[in-house]
Amino acid sequence: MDAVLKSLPLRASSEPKRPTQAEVEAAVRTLLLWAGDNPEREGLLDTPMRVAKAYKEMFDGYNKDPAEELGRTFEEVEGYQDMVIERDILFHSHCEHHMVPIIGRAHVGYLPDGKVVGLSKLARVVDIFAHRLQTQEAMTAQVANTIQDTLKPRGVAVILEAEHMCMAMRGIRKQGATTLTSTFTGVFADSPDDQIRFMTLLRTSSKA
Ligand SMILES: Nc1nc2c(ncn2[C@@H]2O[C@H](COP(=O)(O)OP(=O)(O)OP(=O)(O)O)[C@@H](O)[C@H]2O)c(=O)[nH]1
Ligand SMILES: [Zn+2]
Repeated sequence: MDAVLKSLPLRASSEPKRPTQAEVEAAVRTLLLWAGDNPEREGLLDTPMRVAKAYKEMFDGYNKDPAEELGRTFEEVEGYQDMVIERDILFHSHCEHHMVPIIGRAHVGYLPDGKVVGLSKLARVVDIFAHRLQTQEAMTAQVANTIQDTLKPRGVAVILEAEHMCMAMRGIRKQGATTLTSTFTGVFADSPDDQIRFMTLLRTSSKA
C-alpha cells in the first residue's frame, strides 16, 4: 500500500498548476487553427503572445485579495450612519460558460457601522471579482458578502446589470438584453424599506 502511495505524484495543494508561457501560446495557436486561420501568417505570429498578455490582465483578479482592499477605514465622519452608494461602476468580466465578455455596471451601497471605506475600494472589489470567470449571480453575491464580512457594516446592497455577449454574439443572439441581479445582506435583507430607498437613490439623477 505504502509503495502505491509513494508512486503517486505529490500535490502541494488542490490548485491546478499554472501552465508556462510556451504552453499558453501553443494553446492559442490551436484555437487559431480551430477558428480556421493560419497561425504562421505574419499578422498572427505575435497573436499567441498578445493573447497570453491580455489574459494576464483580464484575469488578474485571481491574484488579488478583495478583502485586502477594504482593510483601510475611516471613522472621522461626524457620526454619518446613512447609506453610502457608489453607483454606475462599469465593469468587464467573462462568463464562465463560454469565456466571452460580460459588460455591465455595478451599484454598491452599504449602511456604515461607525466606519466607512475609501470610495475607490468598492470599485476595486468589483473589479477583482470581475477579473475572474463568472456567473453574474456569483459575482453579485461575492461583492456583497466580501464587503459584509470584511467591513462589517450594518448591511450591504449590490445590484449588477449586464449584457452577456454569449447571448448577443452567438446562441440565441439577443442584443441588448440585460440581466439584473441583486444581493442584500444585514439589515437590507430584512428591510424592504431600505431596499426601496437604495433603488430610489440609484434612480436620482446625477445631473440634479
Ligand atoms: N445563470 C447564468 N447563466 C449564464 C450566465 N452567463 C451565461 N449564462 C448562460 O449559461 C447557459 C449555458 O447553457 P448550456 O446549454 O450549457 O450552453 P449552450 O449550449 O452554449 O447554451 P446557449 O447559450 O443557449 O446556446 C446559457 O443559457 C447562457 O445564457 C450567468 O452569468 N448566469
Ligand atoms: Zn456565456
